[in-house]
Amino acid sequence: MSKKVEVLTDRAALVSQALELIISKMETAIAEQGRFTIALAGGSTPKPLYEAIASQNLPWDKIHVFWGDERYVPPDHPDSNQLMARNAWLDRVEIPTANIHSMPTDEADPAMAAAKYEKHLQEFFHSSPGEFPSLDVVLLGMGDDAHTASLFPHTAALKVKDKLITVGNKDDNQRLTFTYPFINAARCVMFLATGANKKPALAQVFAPTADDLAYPTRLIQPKGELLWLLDAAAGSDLNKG
Ligand SMILES: O=C1O[C@H](COP(=O)(O)O)[C@@H](O)[C@H](O)[C@H]1O
Repeated sequence: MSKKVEVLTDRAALVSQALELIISKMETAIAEQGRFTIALAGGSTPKPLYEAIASQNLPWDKIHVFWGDERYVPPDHPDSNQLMARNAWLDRVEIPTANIHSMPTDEADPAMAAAKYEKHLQEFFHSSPGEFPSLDVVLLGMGDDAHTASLFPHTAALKVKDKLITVGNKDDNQRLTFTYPFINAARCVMFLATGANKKPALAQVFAPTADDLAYPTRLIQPKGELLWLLDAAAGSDLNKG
């Protein structure tokens, strides 16, 4: 794993740096593989990045979009991660519908939806059960409780090591989430974190030792690149290890 931490002056600088990095990785992936695969984060932080991506002239037919986590709500629900990404990016560009790989939230049981998305991923990547395919970029945020995707502190999802997708739990609300071994199979994991409220969690995530189950972001140790983009409010004074 190679790890890099960049502290940018503000959110605008962070968005601009994330955009540049994503376009560079996209160009490399398309040159090498003819396509680029990215998993999106939910939450509030990535929205301006999605708007910035939408303003670019990119080879949309070669870009495949997945989600690292999803709230178990219909796709038009205000809490839907898919809805946010569609409004900010996907509905604004000519990306083929078949390239948008949203997480299903219409099964009676979220575990069935998780299994369905896992099967979809295996078909897309031509992988077998037990194999962990590599996305080009997994974009992640981090909550101020150090959760990432929908891997929340002290939840059963943190113990799942044999699947790509599982059911996460936030205050008894179920969600779908990438498992941490699937995230760790990515070629590049890019975290975006802004705001002073993330500082205490970041200190634990970057500490040499701490409880991984209390600070789930610590479990993200990809085989490829790990990039942290922080604004000054989140990243100043951080011991970047
Ligand atoms: O709940 C979520 O929040 C985290 C972090 O969100 P942010 O609002 O602090 O940016 C996000 O990574 C995750 O995808 C989302 O479901």
